[in-house]
Amino acid sequence: CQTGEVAADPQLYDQSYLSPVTIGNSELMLDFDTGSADLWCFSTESPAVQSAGHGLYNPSTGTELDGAFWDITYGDQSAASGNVFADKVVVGGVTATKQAIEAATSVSYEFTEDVASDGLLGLAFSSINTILPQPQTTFFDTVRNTLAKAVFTVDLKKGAAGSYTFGYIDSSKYSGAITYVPVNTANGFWQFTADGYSGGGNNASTGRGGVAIADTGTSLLYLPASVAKGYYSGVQGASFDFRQGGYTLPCSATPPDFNVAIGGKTFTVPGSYINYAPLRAGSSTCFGGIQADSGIGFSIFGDVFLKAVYAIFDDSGSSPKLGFAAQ
Ligand SMILES: CCNC(=O)c1c(-c2ccccc2)csc1NC(=O)CNCCc1c[nH]c2ccccc12
Repeated sequence: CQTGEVAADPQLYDQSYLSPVTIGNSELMLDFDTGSADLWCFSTESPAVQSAGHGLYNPSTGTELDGAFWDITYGDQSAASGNVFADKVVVGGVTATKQAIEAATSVSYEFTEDVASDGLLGLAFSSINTILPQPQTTFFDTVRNTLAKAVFTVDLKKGAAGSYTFGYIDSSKYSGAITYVPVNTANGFWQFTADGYSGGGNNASTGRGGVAIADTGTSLLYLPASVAKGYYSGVQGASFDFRQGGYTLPCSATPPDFNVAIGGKTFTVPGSYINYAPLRAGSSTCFGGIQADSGIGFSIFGDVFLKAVYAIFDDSGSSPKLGFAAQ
């Protein structure tokens, strides 16, 4: 019965969080991503111009999955593709003896320029793994039956190291009760329904909830356009900036707290989390941590929300469920 814990180290402005993973005989820093289901990394097969500065997986320790290839494009149009090997993966002491490793032979510039990250470790459902002709399992699915309990937990923090645990819930990481909600796996995400929102100007149109996913791989909190608009209507100097493609606000502003009702419980995102980051180094205008989910089709509870709670991704019962608790 395996259990394990691994640190989640924040990158600049908490844009992403990286965790150490041993693959074959290399240790790489991967971005654990509950919004996708591919474990991919830069490799000795990646073009040097794309992989400069990154840790590389050397497939010589693995076994090639003949004829298997992968190709992923994320909603922000970043992308990566390559071939597949089976190798040993260890995360915080939890070992998968034969895990599908997606070695990159091509990556887009977003990943090339993010030199701290050596790849992603997907924790969404294996149904959206992109390997063809036969999709493979995520790390969590591969080790699930060997875990003390088929769960993993997410404890991200603002500007500080958090952690992921596998196989157990750490009662020292939260206060009060855990509120569980059912998960709809139809789209391969940890998808749930939020009851409603409040906080900010005109109280962010409370009442109207909606479909949302819990996504550690997305930095911000994407909400229905009416909720985002309502929230910023109460923030002096905030506006929707078409050129930036989102809401901006003065970096000097302290925006109001934002409340989310889930499973009948209210969780609060401190206003300081919503003054996200300067548009560019030295700018006095900041990008908002809440943005509109227009065109996405559902809301995304990314890191801006997840670092305000302790989140339990539970696949131990007859159907998956999500738990949230105050930190
Ligand atoms: C902004 C990243 N998020 C998305 O594109 C996304 C969308 C999505 C769909 C349409 C438009 C905008 C977003 C739906 S679920 C979802 N979530 C994911 O795709 C989770 N994986 C993100 C991995 C990822 C994409 N670009 C990066 C840059 C740095 C580190 C990680 C990443």
